[in-house]
Amino acid sequence: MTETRTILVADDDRAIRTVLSQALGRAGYTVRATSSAATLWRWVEEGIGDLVITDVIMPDENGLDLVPRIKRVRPELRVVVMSAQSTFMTAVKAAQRGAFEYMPKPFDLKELLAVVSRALTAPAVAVPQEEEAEGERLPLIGRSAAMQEIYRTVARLTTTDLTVMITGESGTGKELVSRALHDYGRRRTGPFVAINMAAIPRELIESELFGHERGAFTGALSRGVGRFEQAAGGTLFLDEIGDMPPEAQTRLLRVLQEGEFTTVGGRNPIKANVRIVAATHRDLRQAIRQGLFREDLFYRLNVVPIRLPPLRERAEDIPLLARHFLDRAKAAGLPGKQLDQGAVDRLRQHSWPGNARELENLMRRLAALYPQEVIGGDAVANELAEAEPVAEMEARASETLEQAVERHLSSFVAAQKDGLPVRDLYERVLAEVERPLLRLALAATRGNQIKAAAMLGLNRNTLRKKIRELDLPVVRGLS
Ligand SMILES: Nc1ncnc2c1ncn2[C@@H]1O[C@H](COP(=O)(O)OP(=O)(O)OP(=O)(O)O)[C@@H](O)[C@H]1O
Repeated sequence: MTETRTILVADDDRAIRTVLSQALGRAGYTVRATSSAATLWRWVEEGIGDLVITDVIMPDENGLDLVPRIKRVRPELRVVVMSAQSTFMTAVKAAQRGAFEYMPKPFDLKELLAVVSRALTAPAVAVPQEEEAEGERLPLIGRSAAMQEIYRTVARLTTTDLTVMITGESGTGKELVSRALHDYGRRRTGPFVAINMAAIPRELIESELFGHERGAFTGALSRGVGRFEQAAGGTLFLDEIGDMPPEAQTRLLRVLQEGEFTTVGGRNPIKANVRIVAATHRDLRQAIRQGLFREDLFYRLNVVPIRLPPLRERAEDIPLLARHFLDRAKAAGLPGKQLDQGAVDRLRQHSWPGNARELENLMRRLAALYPQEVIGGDAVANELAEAEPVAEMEARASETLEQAVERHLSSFVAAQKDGLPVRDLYERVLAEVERPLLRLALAATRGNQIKAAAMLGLNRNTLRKKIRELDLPVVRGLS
């Protein structure tokens, strides 16, 4: 007969102690339950128990403070932390102090039993005590079950260097989560470097990522340091990875396989020392099927996937987020505002195609434009109607080419995460214009390169060369 395992439960809520004792007892465990941290600590010191389940807020001590102490005296004793606070920081602290698992309340008893069984059987691994990240610099807001799950995953990932792939619609917080992984992770004293594949002309991506030697290509007047080198010791955030051109994908795959890279035009391998976090709003599996994304690269990057839910899937977070964004607007110098119930209800009904970013922009507009201190449902409805995509599309239809280019350029510049100055702006912008222009001319002439060249006022050979350089599809048989 196997010996029954003893589980120590600490929670000042009697109802929780009862429920846990019953469920664990039924599952065949011996349970000792207490309402105080002091009693739990005494049991631990006396060598009692095979597993601890503790609440955070208890009258005499914070359960989270107990975790490192328990780990010091009995490193093999696993601790499961449960909390009704359910904030991102609770999850991060639990992970960094060495808790085996963190359970936001309320939780499913079945899930708890699964965690208990895992905690009692999982092979022992030395969990290094993490130096704790201080402060609440970067709040991730939301108490929905979906966000809780994300906090748990992100918290666990702060104690590792694993590659992470974040997916989610535009504005769901992909960049914010990548920053959280860095700011609370092991590499937080190193740099956080972001590069957006969609904002850089395709032909420059490799040199942006890996750097280039002097003379590696026309215009490379001096050696350029790439983002891999800039991010050494820190985190490299590859935003919009789904937009990476094929040659750069191949090169990145090689770097991930070999752990080193060479600059464009260079020969000496340089050790890659970055944690990679990639993000995309695209469906990469579909891109793989369409032959646009390398499957082997996908598996290298998709080590730990995190899917950020759209706002409409977690409507219960909207009031909290809205208040957070109003506070942020106030901190940025806009007037402070409150939302009445009607406003909150109206916000919850909206479908939020632009997700948290759309909500943030709306809160800023309300703070800036409405004189009253308490915002009502009508004001919200008005502003939402104003921002209707239809209205936006109409505005765009009457836009002049110059206005459209200006709009595009400002978002291009805004997308440069490190801010200006960007290098080679003139060339980059022209390259951005060249591709659609040539595509348009080729489409209009149904692929006839002679006609397209005439239309563009370009020499035929120049057009051919550009088509090759820009990797534009050639429709054969029509030219
Ligand atoms: N859970 C959250 N809590 C607080 N702020 C959030 C949250 N999610 C998103 N935000 C805020 O919403 C805005 C958009 O987030 P972010 O830029 O991270 O989205 P994204 O998914 O990277 O968007 P895109 O794909 O368009 O680049 C940011 O200002 C961010 O701080």
